[in-house]
Amino acid sequence: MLINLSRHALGFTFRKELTQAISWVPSSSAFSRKYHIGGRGRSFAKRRDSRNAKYDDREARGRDDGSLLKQLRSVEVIRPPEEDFENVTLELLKEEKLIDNALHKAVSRMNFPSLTPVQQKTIKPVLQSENDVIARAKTGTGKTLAFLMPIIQHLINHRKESPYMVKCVIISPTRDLALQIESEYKKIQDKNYGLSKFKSMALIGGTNFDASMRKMFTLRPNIIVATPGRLNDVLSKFSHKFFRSVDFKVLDEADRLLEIGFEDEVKQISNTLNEINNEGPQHIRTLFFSATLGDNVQGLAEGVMNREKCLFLDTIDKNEPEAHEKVAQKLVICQTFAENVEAPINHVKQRLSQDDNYKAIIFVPTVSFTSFYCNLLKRLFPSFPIFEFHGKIDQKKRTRLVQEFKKLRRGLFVCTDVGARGLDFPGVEEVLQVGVPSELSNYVHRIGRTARAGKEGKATSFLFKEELPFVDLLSSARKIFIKDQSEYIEDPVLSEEVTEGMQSSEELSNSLQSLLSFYRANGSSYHFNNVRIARQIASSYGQLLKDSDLKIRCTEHDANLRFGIRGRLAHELFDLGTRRNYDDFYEKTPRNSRATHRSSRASRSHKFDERNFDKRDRRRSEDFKERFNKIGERTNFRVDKSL
Ligand SMILES: Nc1ncnc2c1ncn2[C@@H]1O[C@H](COP(=O)(O)OP(=O)(O)OP(=O)(O)O)[C@@H](O)[C@H]1O
Repeated sequence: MLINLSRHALGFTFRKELTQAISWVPSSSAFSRKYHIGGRGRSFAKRRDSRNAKYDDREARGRDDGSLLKQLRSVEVIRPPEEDFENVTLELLKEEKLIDNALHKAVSRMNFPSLTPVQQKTIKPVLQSENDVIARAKTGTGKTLAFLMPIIQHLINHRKESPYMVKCVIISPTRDLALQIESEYKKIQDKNYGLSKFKSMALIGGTNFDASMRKMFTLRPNIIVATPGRLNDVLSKFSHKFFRSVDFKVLDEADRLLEIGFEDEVKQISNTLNEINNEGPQHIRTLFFSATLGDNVQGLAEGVMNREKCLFLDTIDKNEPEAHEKVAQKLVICQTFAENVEAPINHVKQRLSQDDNYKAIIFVPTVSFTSFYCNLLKRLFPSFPIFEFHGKIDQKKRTRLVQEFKKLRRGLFVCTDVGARGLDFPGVEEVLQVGVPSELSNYVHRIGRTARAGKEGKATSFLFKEELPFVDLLSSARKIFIKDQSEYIEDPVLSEEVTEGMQSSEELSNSLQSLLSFYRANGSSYHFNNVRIARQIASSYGQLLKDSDLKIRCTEHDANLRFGIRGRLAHELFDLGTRRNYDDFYEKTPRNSRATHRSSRASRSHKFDERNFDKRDRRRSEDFKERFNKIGERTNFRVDKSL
């Protein structure tokens, strides 16, 4: 107490001396609590460590943006030998007093026949050791429960300490997965009233920030499940209010979160949580979970780990592929990209002719292609439930679509790689893939949407011949060998149906242009020949519309910069318009699409936000809106409702 008073009353110099004078104080929290050193359960010695560490951190960042830190802090990764693992059951965990009665009851009521290998391997070490943990297990094997159980037990063990603060942060790469993890937690919580006091909340992009924060203030959750961007936003404003007592952070789909694109945000989250932690900067334990964790994960993870030791708990043998063995994989090779569009439709048609109780997911490369393909499928199979799912759909609708498809027994879910990781749709019989995924590891995650929780499943990939280097890469880099391969035999009747099913050539053209950009960005990582791929996709426009003279219309600028195609080849593949004749170019397009194009241009240029207007301007803005709508009616524009 004396020390505390002195610290507040005296100046910096003395504080420094005081710190040195009591440097012999052991930093164990038991000691600190007994002798009242430090406030709110935080030992003074730890605070000193924290200050020093912060200084080191800032210095290191100033010099080398964190990479020096990486070199200084090397983590020892321990792979416990196989014989160390025993058969772990819920009963055993309870008998050994590792889990509480409340948690035991809740999980038993979920009626799982036993714990899965990843649950058996990870729950005990997370509860018993103080190290960070990296866990690798195949898709659909219950990794979510494997990290939720020890976290819930931790909340039970520490229920009296900071009961209104966040104690665990779970980070997910996609919003839908974050919502699913939170709902998995609630399912466990609902099984036992004793767990209801540990509140949880999802913080994800695409939702109202202020509403989320109001909920945070009333709910005071102990568990946060979040996407990196939104979590950083919340931390930048309210870190001290809620996040000073975090004990655990979990990175689900860790390999994705540590890749370029997320890496910086995750590091920022980690640094902020460390800096403000009541117990010091090294306090937070980190758990990494994924089905695809290469040897490089250790290097990547070091930047966000705090502990010196890390347990690598692996349920996949070193020589075994990461893809789930219960997924029967097939490859259908098409001669052209146009065939590649038709082949999966043929496959669905044949499957539905046997029995229409069919639930499948179709992965496609881009957002625009998802819309095109989904519309085409809807026209060809009008009475079958077909869902379009990608990142450009607003979050409310996305959440509704996921919930609906989870409940359905039959239907097609057409999506981009935003649905590749983590989503758990019960009863998916088959995964179809049109083209390659955005990254190699996503192949494993895509096919992992079937054969979940011990069930069997099928996965069929449809590739055109220029994409075959992808298959070689799968076998050399991931040890995945697709033995069942066949060639697609074109069905002229279906081909006609597909052409008739297309609503507009503009929709097809836009989706093919998005594919040209996609392959340009990703093709080299799969060793594709970009020119051949571009030629295939561009020529599929005429092939699908059954007029080989037709070419995709685009500006020379787009051909050069978006698709990387120049000169003679650009003239050969596209119907080129230059910037100068851009308006003229649009004059040629059909009336409806011209109106849509102009309306979107109009709404972009005239769009204004009412929140920027004060009361005096409001009347003028009302007049403007009225006039604008009148123009819209006259010229058949689609007027933006937000005006
Ligand atoms: N012990 C268990 N026995 C049977 N099923 C289980 C068990 N634990 C979890 N499950 C179920 O298995 C399914 C898949 O679980 P989960 O989504 O956690 O898998 P995952 O390993 O995280 O998959 P992914 O790698 O795709 O993210 C869920 O429906 C879950 O309820």
